[in-house]
Amino acid sequence: MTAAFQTSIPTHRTRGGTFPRLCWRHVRYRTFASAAQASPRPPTKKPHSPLPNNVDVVVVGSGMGALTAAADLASKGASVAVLESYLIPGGSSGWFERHGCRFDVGASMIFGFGNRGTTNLLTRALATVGRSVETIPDPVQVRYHLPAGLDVRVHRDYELFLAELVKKFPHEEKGIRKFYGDCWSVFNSLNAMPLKSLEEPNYLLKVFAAHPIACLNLLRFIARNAGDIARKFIKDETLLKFIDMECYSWSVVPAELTPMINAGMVFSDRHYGGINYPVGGVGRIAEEIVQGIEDYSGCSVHYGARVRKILFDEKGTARGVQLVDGSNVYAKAVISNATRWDTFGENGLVEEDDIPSSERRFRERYIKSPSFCSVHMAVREKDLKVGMSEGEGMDCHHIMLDNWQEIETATGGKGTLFVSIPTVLDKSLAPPGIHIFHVFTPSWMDEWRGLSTAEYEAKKEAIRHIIVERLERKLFPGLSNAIEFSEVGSARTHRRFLGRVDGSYGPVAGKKLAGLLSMPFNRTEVPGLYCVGDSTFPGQGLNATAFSGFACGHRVAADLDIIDKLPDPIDRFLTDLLSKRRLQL
Ligand SMILES: NC(=O)c1ccc[n+]([C@@H]2O[C@H](COP(=O)([O-])OP(=O)(O)OC[C@H]3O[C@@H](n4cnc5c(N)ncnc54)[C@H](O)[C@@H]3O)[C@@H](O)[C@H]2O)c1
Ligand SMILES: CC(C)=CCC/C(C)=C/C=C/C(C)=C/C=C/C(C)=C/C=C/C=C(C)/C=C/C=C(C)/C=C/C=C(\C)CCC=C(C)C
Repeated sequence: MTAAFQTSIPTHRTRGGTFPRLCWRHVRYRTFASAAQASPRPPTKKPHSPLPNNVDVVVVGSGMGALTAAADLASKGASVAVLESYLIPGGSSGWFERHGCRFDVGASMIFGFGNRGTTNLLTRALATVGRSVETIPDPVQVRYHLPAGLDVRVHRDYELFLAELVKKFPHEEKGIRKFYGDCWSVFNSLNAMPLKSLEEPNYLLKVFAAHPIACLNLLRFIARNAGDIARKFIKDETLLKFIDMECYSWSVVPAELTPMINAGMVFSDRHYGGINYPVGGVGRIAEEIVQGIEDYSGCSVHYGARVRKILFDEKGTARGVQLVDGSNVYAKAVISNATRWDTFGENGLVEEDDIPSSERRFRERYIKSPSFCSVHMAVREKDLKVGMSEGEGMDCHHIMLDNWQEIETATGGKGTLFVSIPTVLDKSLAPPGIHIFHVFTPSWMDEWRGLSTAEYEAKKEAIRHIIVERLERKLFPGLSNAIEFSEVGSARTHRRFLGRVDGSYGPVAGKKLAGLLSMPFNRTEVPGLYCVGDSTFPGQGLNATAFSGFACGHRVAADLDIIDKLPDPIDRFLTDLLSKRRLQL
């Protein structure tokens, strides 16, 4: 690419596609780096390794759940092929680059990346294949800017956070300490034990024998939701709304629908392992895991490899997959990282007639969460009228809400705004003097259906305008004149580039459920077919999907006799009993 090209008007035909599609009207044409950096490239050492015909395990997709399962199985000696339809790994933890700025596709708030305990599952996923990524500790997980001037920083230091919250609600000090104390109780129990498959009786017996108190404590919380615990200790309605927002900010449902086990993980890990940003961007995690997987012989990761359907043998056992180009990869087990709806359902990987009844039950309980409308911006620091460095009190993550009523219902950029500015921590992501802003707000696919191209672009522009105006008024004076370029992604963008039904962030409880009890594990009712990722226990989040990956790898390895398990009839009897019990719950 020549320098002359860089200064000309870019076209939509960037190499390898774009994520999200540029909203060209907002691009001011100043490029910082070579155009060759502009599109994702497959990062693997073996970009052209041929598609294998036969492996032990084939994995559909390369989100964090899939990569962790593949890494776990590769490290245990299985041959694994990971098939990703996009050009790079990571799914919603992927990245894209524009004019020298490296943007994270999803949020930049990374849990599970500490260096102690057992709950640091991202660190562990990397270590499983002999890899690591340097991280930068974030001193503040998030700063809330809420109605009536409620402004709270969640400091990495737990006591500092409590002090700040208690200062706002002195009459609730006891309740605050009790609620977050119960979260610690969950976390400490999890953090004491190795985290593997809850569908593998041998592991369950061993973990119970080694950690009986911790297991009983987890059983005490596993069927409960955070809202019930909060209401037990706290009466102040504004504080309860704050706790709703604490949950909503990662689970996209209020506290009464948020499983307590997950709340325990999130509200404690942020102070224990802390929130840590990977140097070079969130995409580095997936890139490193891929390199680690490919170091094992017989293991490979393939891009542009979209799976059309799952192949079955005459007994109805999943035995491989067929890609859209008609090629087949046969395997002893198939793992799907596509969402539940994309795995089983209309146009899913399993045909309608083969969908098991448990999947229909799942849909009665869980619904698709909204997607997000995302604005990615490169912002000139010199034109902002606010200090942007950590030393000047700027935080990497902000959540903004103007009116409590708009927590769930608002559309068009008027509801909750999530803001990530990873360059506050890692300046290497952008050219000198430029900050990367990723601002997103919940958005439903229905708002984006049936629009002409002009209407679609106009809607994106209108939302961008509202979002920039809100941010400028409350947090970043000077913002509208400081934007070097910006892009807007909608629910349609998320659907297209992440392959997620309606661009959904994942399944959420459609009604009040008993905590995590009815969330499906990795086995499905289809023999040989497993699911991994945020459609499985314990749900959304990179650390949560890394857990599902380890659990899936463990159960598949037991089924393929790669690791020890109880003798076959006993294992099968206990495993079936466990899943039948849970399905009735
Ligand atoms: N904490 C944070 O800030 C943060 C940041 C990013 C992501 N996240 C969360 O991480 C979680 C990761 O989710 P996940 O593991 O379920 O994966 P995912 O949805 O991120 O990735 C799934 C992958 O599967 C691929 N795929 C889907 N169908 C396919 C097909 N038929 N053939 C080939 N490939 C196919 C997609 O292209 C995608 O790369 C999400 O819950 C997300 O919200 C959190
Ligand atoms: C044996 C017997 C008897 C018993 C048994 C019992 C037991 C053992 C149990 C167990 C259990 C378990 C293991 C569990 C586990 C769990 C887990 C791991 C969980 C996890 C979780 C996590 C999570 C949820 C996370 C999440 C996160 C997220 C989602 C995030 C997100 C973020 C965002 C979105 C951001 C935004 C913001 C801004 C930007 C501002």
